[in-house]
Amino acid sequence: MELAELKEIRRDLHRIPELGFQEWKTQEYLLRFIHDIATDRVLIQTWKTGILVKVSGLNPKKKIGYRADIDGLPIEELTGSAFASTHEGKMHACGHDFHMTIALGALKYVIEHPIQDDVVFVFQPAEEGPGGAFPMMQSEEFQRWKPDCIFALHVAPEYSVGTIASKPGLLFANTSELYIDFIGKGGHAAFPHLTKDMAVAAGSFISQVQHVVSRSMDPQDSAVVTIGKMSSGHVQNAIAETARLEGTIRTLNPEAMTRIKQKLEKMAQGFEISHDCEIKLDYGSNYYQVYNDSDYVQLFKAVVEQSEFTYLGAKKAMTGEDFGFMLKEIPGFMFWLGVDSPYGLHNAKLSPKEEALGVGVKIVSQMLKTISSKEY
Ligand SMILES: CC(=O)N[C@@H](CCC[C@H](N)C(=O)O)C(=O)O
Repeated sequence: MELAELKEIRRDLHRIPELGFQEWKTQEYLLRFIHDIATDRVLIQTWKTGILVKVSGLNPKKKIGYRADIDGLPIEELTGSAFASTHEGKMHACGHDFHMTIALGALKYVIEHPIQDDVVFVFQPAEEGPGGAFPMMQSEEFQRWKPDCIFALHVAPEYSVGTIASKPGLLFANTSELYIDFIGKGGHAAFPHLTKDMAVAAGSFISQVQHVVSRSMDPQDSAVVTIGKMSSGHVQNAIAETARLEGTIRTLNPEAMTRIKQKLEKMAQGFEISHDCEIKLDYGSNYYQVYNDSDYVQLFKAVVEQSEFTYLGAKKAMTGEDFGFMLKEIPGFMFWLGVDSPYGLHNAKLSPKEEALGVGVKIVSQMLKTISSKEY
């Protein structure tokens, strides 16, 4: 597919970001495109807001999976671009508009240039939350066409266009969302002794949380606890009755995740006593680490090195991806695709370079052909 067409698709999708399991317009757009290019070798199933597309191979011995996530984030876009989000407070700030466009480009390639094996394209909802990969994998629709191997990409703002990076083994962290509700007693700003001020309790909790990683974790065993959102109170001259902290926990192994949660629970018990309040902890959705199969990464590295693009060994990152659940059951890998943006993932000004769309389509198509030519 020409770059101009890829750009047009990406811009259309960029305009209509939707949150997890609400991606109805996105699904409609994808389905329209897929039906337009489908031949009699193409079968389509939907699952909630997601889509599965199977392209039959010429002499199939296996099913190769390729996954793209389709949801946006609750972030108000600040790029000022001509094709900025038309959905207030929502943005494709994690590059899923790129992920979908590249998957469509590779799908078109495979339809026009048939390969030996079947290819299953998985357009998966709700990666940013609450997590679509796990329930999608349990679905009848996914099980019917369950791939024998699977891969996916993620855009990387810090790499230049044409740079592709991955690594065998652990690529992304274990994650858990974190929601902490503080329930105290509100009142007049002038009479703090008659209240239980939850803005103060939550503020102090944020400071204490910083010590959980630095003092409870083995320094060689990294972890992150980030509070990304805090809310409390209604007006400047009233003491807040409640407060809510929203964040995320990241660890490089599942055991460390359990340890951090235990520590947070103990801290919360202490705060309940010292601030005379009630605290409710909720871990929302949890994702399993992304662990790459080394044989597939080796094969992929060779594919990139034979192309005009550059392969880099990636470092593991504290980002999370529910694609980890797919890799837990199905051998495969994930890689970073350089998109060269001065603003990073989840930034309201993220501006990936669209030339990377062509790079993505070429390398994904080439990898599909290469896996198909191999025994495993
Ligand atoms: C690649 C990426 O940015 N993924 C997200 C996944 C979010 C998981 C969940 N909502 C959480 O915050 O724990 C990330 O933030 O890493």
